[in-house]
Amino acid sequence: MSNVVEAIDVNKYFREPVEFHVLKDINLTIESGEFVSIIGPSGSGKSTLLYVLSSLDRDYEGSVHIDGTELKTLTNHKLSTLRNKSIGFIFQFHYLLSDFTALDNVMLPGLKLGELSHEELEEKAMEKLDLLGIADQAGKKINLMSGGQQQRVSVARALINEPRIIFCDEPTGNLDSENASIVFDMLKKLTRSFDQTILMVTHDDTYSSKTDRQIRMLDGRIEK
Ligand SMILES: Nc1ncnc2c1ncn2[C@@H]1O[C@H](COP(=O)(O)OP(=O)(O)OP(=O)(O)O)[C@@H](O)[C@H]1O
Repeated sequence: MSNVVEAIDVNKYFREPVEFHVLKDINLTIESGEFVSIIGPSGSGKSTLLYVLSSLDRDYEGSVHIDGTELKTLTNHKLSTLRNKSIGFIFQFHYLLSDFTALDNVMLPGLKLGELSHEELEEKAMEKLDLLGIADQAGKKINLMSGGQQQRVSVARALINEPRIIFCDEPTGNLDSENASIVFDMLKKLTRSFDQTILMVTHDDTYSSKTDRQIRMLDGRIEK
């Protein structure tokens, strides 16, 4: 197995309103194909850690590598290529374009990467929607879909460029229990059947206990 993510001696401070040491001496590695959850009390630094590990926040001390590349060494252009190519994101509030169809939303990160023709991309997007069990909804606008369907579209969107890793912040947080378990089971299936690497912040023990490994945060540190 190879490391997909590695953090070495990461510390982070918020300067406003008063200086606050939010991440303390973080060292971790995530290996290929692992499904890892980040858990811990509210305010312990889970989302901040996810943002740092996923390249969305590069204001930290120490180093973070994705697939062997140190994030702080990248120009903004190279960083955005790395994000489009190697990283998928799934958030509690999905940030889909509500006036566009499911298919358009799934294709969008592929269009940004620009490696495939429109037809190839459409075929691939249909494949991902099919994998998520919503191929029959491809032509429907997001604002006409249920919350569970919308979150499945956002999983398909995260998969379109076949990223090395998917970062999820409370992916089931906004769903009723039935849809939450459908979305979670799909994430798990991705790691099992397709060797997808996933790092997920969650409040919910029902789900964190079913991941391969739990990283427990307490007061900005990883609990040993
Ligand atoms: N932009 C910011 N500026 C200052 N402090 C912040 C900022 N963002 C977060 N914090 C503080 O940093 C700490 C960690 O926040 P973070 O959102 O990472 O916690 P969390 O464990 O994800 O919490 P929750 O489970 O409630 O989402 C909290 O005390 C929060 O108030």
